[in-house]
Amino acid sequence: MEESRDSRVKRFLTSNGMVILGFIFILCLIALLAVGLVQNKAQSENFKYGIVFDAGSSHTTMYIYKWSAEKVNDTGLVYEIEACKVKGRGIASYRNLQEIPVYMSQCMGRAKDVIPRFKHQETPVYLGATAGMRLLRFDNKELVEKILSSVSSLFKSYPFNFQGARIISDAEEGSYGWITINYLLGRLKEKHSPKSLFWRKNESQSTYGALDLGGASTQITFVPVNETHTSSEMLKHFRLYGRNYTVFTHSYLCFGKDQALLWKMARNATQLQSDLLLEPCFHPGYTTTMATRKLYGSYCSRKFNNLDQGDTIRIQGTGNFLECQRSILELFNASFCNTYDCVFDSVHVPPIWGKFGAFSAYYYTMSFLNLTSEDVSSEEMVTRKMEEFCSTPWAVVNTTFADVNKKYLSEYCFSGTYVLTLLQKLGFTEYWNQIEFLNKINGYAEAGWSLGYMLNLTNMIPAELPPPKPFSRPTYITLMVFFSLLLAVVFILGSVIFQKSSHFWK
Ligand SMILES: Nc1nc2c(ncn2[C@@H]2O[C@H](COP(=O)(O)OP(=O)(O)OP(=O)(O)O)[C@@H](O)[C@H]2O)c(=O)[nH]1
Ligand SMILES: [Ca+2]
Repeated sequence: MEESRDSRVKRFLTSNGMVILGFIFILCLIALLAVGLVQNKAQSENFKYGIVFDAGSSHTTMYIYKWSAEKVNDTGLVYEIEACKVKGRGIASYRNLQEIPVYMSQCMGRAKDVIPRFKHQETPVYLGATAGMRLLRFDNKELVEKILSSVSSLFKSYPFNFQGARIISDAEEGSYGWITINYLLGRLKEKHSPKSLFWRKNESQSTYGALDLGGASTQITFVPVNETHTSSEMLKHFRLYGRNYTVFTHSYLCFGKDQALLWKMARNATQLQSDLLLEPCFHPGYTTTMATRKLYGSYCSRKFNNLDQGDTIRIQGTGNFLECQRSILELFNASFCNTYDCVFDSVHVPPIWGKFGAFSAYYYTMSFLNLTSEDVSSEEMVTRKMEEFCSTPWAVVNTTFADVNKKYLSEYCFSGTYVLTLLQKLGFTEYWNQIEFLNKINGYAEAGWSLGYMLNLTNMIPAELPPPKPFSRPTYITLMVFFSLLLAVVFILGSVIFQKSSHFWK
């Protein structure tokens, strides 16, 4: 009788214990799942795409960007998955508008192949034109409108979500370039980027300045140390990820690499007694001809039009760095300029400080000349290299770099000397080692205004930081470990009780 009461109690305790343990086990499982789900909710990848046409003065490039819709607020998660060079020169040179589809369709076809068909309709397409179209606007506003509307009609015939074709302003070009590099370098947010692990709180100005050298204009944009001396027109204000930024930005029209060369040669050609122009910025032995229509055809070089000259001039290189630099320096002299826009010294650049990312022709030129390394820490080193390079005969340069595009190759002496002089004029003489020459940043995307433009138009960079995750990382890990341990304990306890009770029942 005693024994059976005892066994009833044991049986009661065992079965209830198992029920309680089972209950705790299920609770732990639910808690684990809940913590995991809440922390990592919506992890399934839903990709989005965006297309930007960078219609520059020298050529147009189509960039396709891809990002995960759920992770959009994390820094550096937008990838450039395609960069397609549109055939021909920049859109400002289009004269036969019927031919626009011939130029554009190849890259648009590429976009149709690269982006999944079911995403076409929601994918935005933007076209932003820069200095080439700004220059054309001075001469022929009607043609500018016609080019933009022809491009727009063509883009509307594609299955994408066309958002417009327009000339972007100087300030937009500089500011979006600044946003692009700081976004890709992880400088705008404190978290989620390996590069920003060492970001110190309140280090609000540790962004990179941006230096863009295009074919027709050049931009400088950075956060000045003390903006009180800077004209308020040159300052732009942003609020990105909960931080306020005030940047100085300016674009110098005609100071792009191609226009500066044309302008300089046109100026030198005014003193000619014959049709032969001796050009110190080309290698000795280099010869070419140029139509005077082209030489004086640009808004930037027109002022020097010499009506007595014939249809073409002959150009012969002399390869003299010092002479080349001297003739470049004259461009920075206000008296050679016909409008306020291109007076270099009319704009006071605040004192240079902090790191700068230099891209486009800054990068193309300096990477060819092997001058992008951190070891090249002073302008004297660049000067020495340029002296040697410019004086190298064209025949030698041509055979040494046989596979390099001939137009680019013939101009590297000018481009290198121009980059050096421009940076000196912008105030980098003492700060050469603060410049990093950048192309594709961290493997994500090319430096340039186009990514910043898309991030802005798709509202991908919020003014405020997104709400934090429900649990901090340590809390999340502690909770997961706690519930996993509890699960293990409950499981072990349950097994022991089960074994004991089955042994007891035997
Ligand atoms: N060496 C070299 N030069 C290049 C390359 N791509 C473009 N360039 C030249 O570099 C200069 C600047 O190019 P971009 O930055 O594309 O200029 P852009 O956007 O057409 O001109 P902007 O409208 O003034 O910005 C131009 O003179 C181009 O012809 C390249 O791959 N290598
Ligand atoms: Ca450009």
